[in-house]
Amino acid sequence: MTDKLIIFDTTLRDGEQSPGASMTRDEKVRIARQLERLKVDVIEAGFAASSDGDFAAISAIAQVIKDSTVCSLARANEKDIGRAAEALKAANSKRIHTFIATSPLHMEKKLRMTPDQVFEQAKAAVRFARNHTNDIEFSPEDGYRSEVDFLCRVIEAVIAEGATTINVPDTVGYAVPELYGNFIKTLRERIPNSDKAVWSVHCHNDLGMGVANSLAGVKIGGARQIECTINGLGERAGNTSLEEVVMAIKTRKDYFDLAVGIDTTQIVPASKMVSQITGFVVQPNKAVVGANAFAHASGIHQDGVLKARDTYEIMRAEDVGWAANKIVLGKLSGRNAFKQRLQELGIELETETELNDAFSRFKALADQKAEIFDEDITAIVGNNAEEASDYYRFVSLSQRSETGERPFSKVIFKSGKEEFVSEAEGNGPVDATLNAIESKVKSGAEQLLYSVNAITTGTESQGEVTVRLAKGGRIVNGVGTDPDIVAASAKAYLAALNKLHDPSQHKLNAQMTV
Ligand SMILES: CC(=O)SCCNC(=O)CCNC(=O)[C@H](O)C(C)(C)COP(=O)(O)OP(=O)(O)OC[C@H]1O[C@@H](n2cnc3c(N)ncnc32)[C@H](O)[C@@H]1OP(=O)(O)O
Ligand SMILES: CC(C)C(=O)C(=O)O
Repeated sequence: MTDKLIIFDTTLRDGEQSPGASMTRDEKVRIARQLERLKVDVIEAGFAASSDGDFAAISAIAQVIKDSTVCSLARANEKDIGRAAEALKAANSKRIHTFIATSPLHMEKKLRMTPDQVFEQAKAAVRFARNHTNDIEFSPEDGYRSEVDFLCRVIEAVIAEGATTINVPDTVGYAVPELYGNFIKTLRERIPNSDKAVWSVHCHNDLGMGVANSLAGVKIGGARQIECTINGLGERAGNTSLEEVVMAIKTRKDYFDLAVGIDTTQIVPASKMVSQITGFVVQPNKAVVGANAFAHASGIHQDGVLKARDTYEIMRAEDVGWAANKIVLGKLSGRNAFKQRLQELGIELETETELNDAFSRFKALADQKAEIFDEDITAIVGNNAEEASDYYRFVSLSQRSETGERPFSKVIFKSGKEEFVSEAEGNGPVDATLNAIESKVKSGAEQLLYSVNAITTGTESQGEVTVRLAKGGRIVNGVGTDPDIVAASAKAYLAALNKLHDPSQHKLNAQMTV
């Protein structure tokens, strides 16, 4: 019988560890809902003990997700595990994922613990987690660089304590496929109670081999869970891409002979949502979800595809969610066509008011550009999802730039009922605009990144701007979209300021005069 491969998505935990990818609670809930539509088996929603914000996000996800198991990461101590259990209380199906490093380097230099202390703490953590759930995952962090004898001893003991999933991380992306696959195989063969747990792989991408290592862990090692993220997001160079492993398993079923429960038509919508929320643009040549993944530019390829698609395509674009537009949305479209497209894109608006607001924004955009693409709709919904609670809101801008003259910008934005008008010059129109906002807000934040991405093709496309700011040890992304990239920049800057905004500063800011 064909085995099932469990897909464990960690976009909301390891993915969020990408510098600059931090997400708000509501953004995490939106992504979790999309992961559920994608039918991932497990959603690692965060690390409950890491902050009150992450705790709140996990709790909110645990309340709304019904089909996938919801999981929280926890260090191997009672405080973290207790916090994870509390955040997961409302979940239909919950998992606690506890971890402790087992490599000589991490134990000695980072944890400053002896192997015996780590052994005892790992056992105690799993035993304690058992008070809260029977679904317990244990990860020996930096497992791949651990000594095999010690690792076998730890894993055997945690399985005896009740761990039901054993995840063997290649924490620093040091493995190569054949060696990693054989490593998992050796552990499974040597540990007497290994068949009492599901074996899992978690491979980082430092040498670009996350996907290859994960697949080797499955094929050679016999692992039956892959930990992965949408668009390969993750700490440093990222993690294993969900879209790549899933489509590899499906497309090469002849080789892997495994079943996955993923609804692959939700892959591209998930990729777009994660990219839009985090501001991490997907490279055009990225497998499966890149804009060029199914595009053919050269004559011989085009000729082949026109005669028979499988000459140059090993997957069907529709199967991974690239929509073939049947109804063209524009300024003459009505509410029903708009609603239908939202459904096709897997976007759920909870109230009639939200739908009406989104429809008004759609109509306003349609007045500015002839055709509205799916990416525009995702942006319309995403860009404004949290608008009502935003501290700063963009109103309008005017700017002047002429060759040989220093550009000037005048920006109007609101905070509560108060309206602010601010003017400044800059090196370019965008610089002038951000200077104008900053001269009023005086955030003092450091700008780490500014990027512009055309959401669709052509100069009439909407520009999507990402601004990354750092202040007081926090890094946040703001994303803004508009057919005018200067306006998109102002929106993105204000969105980032909203994320940085400290409620205790409300009074101070409200005292600003125009
Ligand atoms: C490989 C991975 O991806 S692991 C997950 C990484 N994710 C995160 O770190 C999430 C964000 N982190 C945080 O918010 C914070 O680091 C917290 C809340 C987890 C901890 O914050 P602090 O208590 O201030 O500790 P800090 O981060 O400075 O140091 C980590 C401490 O945890 C200890 N520790 C690290 N891993 C573990 C573990 N698995 N089990 C138990 N203790 C651990 C370290 O030895 C260190 O202890 P020390 O303070 O006695 O030296
Ligand atoms: C906590 C574990 C699973 C991890 O993220 C890693 O080791 O990379």
